[in-house]
Amino acid sequence: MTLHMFDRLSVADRPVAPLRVAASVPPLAVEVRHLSKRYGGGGRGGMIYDLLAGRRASAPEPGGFWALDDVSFTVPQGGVMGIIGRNGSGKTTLMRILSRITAPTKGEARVRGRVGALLEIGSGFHPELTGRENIDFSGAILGMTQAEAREAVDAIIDFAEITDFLNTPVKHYSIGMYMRLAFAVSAHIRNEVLLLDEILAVGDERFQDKCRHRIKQLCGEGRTVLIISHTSALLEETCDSLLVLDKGKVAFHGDPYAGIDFYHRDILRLAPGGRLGADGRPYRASIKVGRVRGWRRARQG
Ligand SMILES: Nc1ncnc2c1ncn2[C@@H]1O[C@H](COP(=O)(O)OP(=O)(O)OP(=O)(O)O)[C@@H](O)[C@H]1O
Repeated sequence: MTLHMFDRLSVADRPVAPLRVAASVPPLAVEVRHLSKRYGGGGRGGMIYDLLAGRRASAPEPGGFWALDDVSFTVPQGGVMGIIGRNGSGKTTLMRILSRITAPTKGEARVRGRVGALLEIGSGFHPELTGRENIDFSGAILGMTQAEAREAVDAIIDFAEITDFLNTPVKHYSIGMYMRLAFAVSAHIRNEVLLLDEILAVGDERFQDKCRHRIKQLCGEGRTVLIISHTSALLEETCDSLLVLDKGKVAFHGDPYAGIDFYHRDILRLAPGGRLGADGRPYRASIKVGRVRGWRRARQG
């Protein structure tokens, strides 16, 4: 009887298929698919109107204006995504849709969990109420238990560093003080997703550092943060992905350092190091003008 090679191997010796360990992929906290937003166009618009009219997002009716045009991206739970783009590129419109203030014209935006949005200075707080009363009010609106609220209030007061003004109505706060309190409230009550629009720009550098640190803590706790900012360094240091919007479209989505580089070079057309060209014009434009002048000289000579 011939003994087959395989029979002689003990179970322990038998070749085994490599063990496949499923990499744990965090679930998506934000999912945006083919999102478009049109303003104007005689008040008409929306998916049904466009379907009936046989129109596409890139062909708005006269007078209509696409603030967002076919935007798609995802953010995993616990991720920090920065959003940058020139003025009017659609950043705030995107945040307003994610926070359900504005409805999209087309596409969909899904956010999983409770959303905290800090989008406009002046929104959220009641101007006549004191800082302390506004903190209590925000906790009550979000349905926190008394114990949760007590713990959050102490952390908020400690973080905002406005103890001397806690009993002053917030309408008398400076913009910086207001935003300190607003950020502190948003960052200490139980939101799963936090949307921040340019708010870190108003704080002093020490407070900005504190905010950055807090954002990292939030992500460590599995909370997701989306930040609009024009400050490249803040986005590079704080975010793990970056979305560059240009004229309502996604121009880049990926690594923050590569994204900032792309934004400076291809959108703002700045020289390396983020400066304008020697003649004060954007980098590429100055190269182009120089080339045209050289070409003219060559033709004349
Ligand atoms: N309610 C509105 N009605 C009509 N147009 C609007 C409305 N809101 C925004 N827009 C227009 O949509 C475009 C995008 O605006 P949005 O505020 O989203 O830009 P942004 O990227 O946040 O700009 P910024 O950096 O200046 O804050 C702009 O041209 C703006 O004028």
